[in-house]
Amino acid sequence: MENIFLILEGIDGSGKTTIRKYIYRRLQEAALECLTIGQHSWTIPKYAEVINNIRNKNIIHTPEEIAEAFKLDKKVHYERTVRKHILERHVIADRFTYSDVVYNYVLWGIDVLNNYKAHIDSYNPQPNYIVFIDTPPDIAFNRIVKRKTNPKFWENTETLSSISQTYKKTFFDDPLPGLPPVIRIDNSGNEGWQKVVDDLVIGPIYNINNSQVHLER
Ligand SMILES: Nc1ncnc2c1ncn2[C@@H]1O[C@H](COP(=O)(O)OP(=O)(O)O)[C@@H](O)[C@H]1O
Ligand SMILES: Cc1cn([C@H]2C[C@H](O)[C@@H](COP(=O)(O)OP(=O)(O)O)O2)c(=O)[nH]c1=O
Repeated sequence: MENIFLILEGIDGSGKTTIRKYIYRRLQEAALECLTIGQHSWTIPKYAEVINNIRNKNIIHTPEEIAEAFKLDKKVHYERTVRKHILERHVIADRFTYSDVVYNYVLWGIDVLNNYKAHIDSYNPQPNYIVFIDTPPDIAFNRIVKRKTNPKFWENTETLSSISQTYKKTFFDDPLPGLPPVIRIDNSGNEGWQKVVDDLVIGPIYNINNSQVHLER
């Protein structure tokens, strides 16, 4: 059996953490081994410094330096963790290089396709599935402000809208080359998302595992 490396993508506040934890719980209920990755590491001082500066709105780096720091930080982090676990268990993670190319285009004007092509081949392993959580920017923003008092500087409806549009372009309208299948989850409503995740994500993973487990809710 091949384990799945699944990535959750979507704008800030779209529901990645909530849905990732739900997927983890459902896999555990079926006794399927799974690692979830929610936070990126920022353990390499050179990249951590740039990332912290940007998150603190201390923009003292060039767009190229910023893109490089986010990209390499993720690459090192994933190579360490995913490679170690993927032979033993499914890996479900928040964000991959798709976030980087989308955010670096919207925030710093770096061309999506060139940025993606420049490094995508160097990722090992590569995801088997992307789950794109589609939440309207105004709803995501309202959920963010309910959750915390200090939104990040790009967490406003206008910027989240551009990020959302860029995601849709790169996943659906003009898809990046070599993408794995992208499963879209509509997370605009407060109710009913669990059933959608069961149908579109959990069911196929159960099937791949050829298990006799039934989807019980
Ligand atoms: N379908 C939903 N209905 C209502 N609130 C939600 C829904 N999905 C997520 N939330 C809430 O919205 C906030 C942001 O969700 P989160 O999962 O942290 O998003 P992300 O990880 O994408 O930033 C959290 O407070 C979460 O509880
Ligand atoms: C701010 C910023 C984020 N990113 C990437 C890093 C993350 O993968 C993603 C969103 O950043 P962030 O919201 O900080 O991550 P999280 O939602 O996990 O807290 O965009 C860039 O590539 N460049 C940037 O300048």
